Amino acid sequence: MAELVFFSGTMDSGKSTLALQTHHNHSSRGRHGLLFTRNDRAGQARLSSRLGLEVDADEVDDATDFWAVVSDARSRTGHVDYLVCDEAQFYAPEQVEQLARLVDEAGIDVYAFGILADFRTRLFPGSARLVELADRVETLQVPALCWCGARATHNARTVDGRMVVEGEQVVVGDVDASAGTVAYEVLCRRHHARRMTLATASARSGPGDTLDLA
Ligand SMILES: Nc1ncnc2c1ncn2[C@@H]1O[C@H](COP(=O)(O)OP(=O)(O)O)[C@@H](O)[C@H]1O
Ligand SMILES: Cc1cn([C@H]2C[C@H](O)[C@@H](COP(=O)(O)O)O2)c(=O)[nH]c1=O
Repeated sequence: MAELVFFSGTMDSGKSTLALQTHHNHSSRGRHGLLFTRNDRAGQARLSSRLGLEVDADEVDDATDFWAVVSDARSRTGHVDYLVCDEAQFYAPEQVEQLARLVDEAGIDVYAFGILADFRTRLFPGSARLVELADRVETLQVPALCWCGARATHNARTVDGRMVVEGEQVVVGDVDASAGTVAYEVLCRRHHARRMTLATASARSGPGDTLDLA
């Protein structure tokens, strides 16, 4: 039976790599799939992994209707067996509902990949709908790590290495910080709550890991 699976993890936990591997494994066995992404760092209509692999993909935008896109693809190619949907946190809840309908009414497997929560620990609307509707939610198996060595569970947004807690929910960026730009850093919950990034922890003298209530 077809299923909707949501593969979730922090930034830099291997989601796009797994998306590309999933596509490779299915297509190399003769299954026909479509690749989607939204706001990939590599640019429009690209699906990229930090391991260096990058391929073309259909860019999702506010107007994308998955049912229509798949119907069109079916009329051109005959059949569609599965969809790989990267950066799914950026999809609208209604688009996630279209994906669930494709699973249930068209028998198409949907493999969605994305982060759960934003830099303020709030669920992205698309991810929330995926958690609500998915047959399975899978956590990435190779954990990204906080600077302290603990499993990273949260995504921090940084400017010059300092964590910020104000701003738009969507700002495309990477985990490699460069001066003056918005970047991201994955942290354990403890250090996310204390707003303690690698840069701010390194700047502290002594043990440097006490709760700063100021
Ligand atoms: N030079 C490298 N050598 C080995 N693994 C790497 C290297 N660079 C990145 N990675 C792996 O790639 C992962 C990030 O993969 P990616 O698919 O881009 O993540 P995500 O889509 O979750 O942000 C890292 O967690 C790490 O395991
Ligand atoms: C936490 C957070 C992230 N983003 C953006 C930053 C990246 O462009 C993507 C995540 O990509 P990855 O493949 O998982 O590394 O999401 C954002 O817009 N807002 C946030 O709060």
